[in-house]
Amino acid sequence: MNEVTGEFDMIARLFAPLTDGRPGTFDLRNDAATFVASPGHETVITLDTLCEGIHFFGDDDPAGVARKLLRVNLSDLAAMGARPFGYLLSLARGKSQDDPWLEAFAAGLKEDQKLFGVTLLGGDTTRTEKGLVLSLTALGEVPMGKALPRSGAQPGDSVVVSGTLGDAALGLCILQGKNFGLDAANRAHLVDRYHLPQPRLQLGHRLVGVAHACLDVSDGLLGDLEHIAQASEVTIQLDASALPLSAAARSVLNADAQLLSNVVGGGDDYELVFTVPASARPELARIEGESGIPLTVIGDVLPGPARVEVLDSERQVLQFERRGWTHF
Ligand SMILES: Nc1ncnc2c1ncn2[C@@H]1O[C@H](COP(=O)(O)OP(=O)(O)OP(=O)(O)O)[C@@H](O)[C@H]1O
Ligand SMILES: Cc1ncc(C[n+]2csc(CCOP(=O)(O)O)c2C)c(N)n1
Ligand SMILES: [Mg+2]
Ligand SMILES: [Mg+2]
Ligand SMILES: [Mg+2]
Repeated sequence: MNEVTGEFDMIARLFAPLTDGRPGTFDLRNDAATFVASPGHETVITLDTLCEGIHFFGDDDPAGVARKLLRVNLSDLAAMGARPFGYLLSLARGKSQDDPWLEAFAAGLKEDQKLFGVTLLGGDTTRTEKGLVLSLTALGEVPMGKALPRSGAQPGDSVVVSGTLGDAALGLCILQGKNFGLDAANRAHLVDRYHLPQPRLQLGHRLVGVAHACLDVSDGLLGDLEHIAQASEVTIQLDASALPLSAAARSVLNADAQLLSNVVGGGDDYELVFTVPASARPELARIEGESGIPLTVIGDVLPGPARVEVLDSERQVLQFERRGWTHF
């Protein structure tokens, strides 16, 4: 590809092809885009921002940064039970992103939009005096009135989580210089989980009408579950020994049990955590079979003050230095 020669050339050559010719995007030549919602559905909309040095490293693979940006937003749509169809991109170019960087970034978006069935609808381009700042607004649809809330958890529900927890946070530790005595394959597994979240879209969609409450774990399991506990006005009790771990994470924790705080509070998991009534357990087994993603019961919803506690095998409440990520 010839060199990008400025902002509008970049939009025309790198981003306009990502609209896939979708009607209403006007090849990114208008001031805004239009779309028409499907009958019987409502539009679900979410935005997350990634900042260089805060959410990713400046020397990370640009295609990987693009894919993570899209995926963390798709994960929020998954948490609502929505099916994605498009997204808007805001790119504030930093000091160190050159034109090949931008081309690789666009290639990353292209790869993942095909994978997830979404197209670019529009966006905005600017620059910063320091690091790169990327925002993405993802749009999806859910049957009218059926979006999964944080507020529906009921006493008697089980708390369930998809996949495994703590991998990405341990992967970040590895990128920051820790070795954990792991072999290269296990280190690569954890680092990959940090770089490339797997938004649980099919699972989220299947949970519509099944889960009482749902969210995706971005900041850390305990901090995020506190949102469900508060919105639903319930106590959530987790069983530490039930938390699902990858083989790599289990090996790290076997060597240093203190690192459990990365599992319950490290964040970047992008797994779904949700509550279901006992009557939904057979349906849950079917969903697990269909999706191929492990679903693990990790605790219970109880009547009581809005709080989340983790119990050890003697039913003692464990204290953790990290419960979740906050920016300030
Ligand atoms: N600056 C803001 N302006 C308006 N609404 C906001 C702002 N920041 C967050 N929100 C809203 O607050 C709610 C919680 O946002 P939050 O970003 O914590 O959730 P999340 O995106 O699921 O988590 P994470 O950002 O860690 O992935 C969402 O409904 C979000 O739209
Ligand atoms: C370089 C680097 N340092 C630290 C972290 C950890 N981290 C940053 S923000 C966040 C929560 C989700 O973000 P938000 O709440 O803004 O959506 C987490 C777990 C990282 N990902 N990369
Ligand atoms: Mg957010
Ligand atoms: Mg979320
Ligand atoms: Mg957050």
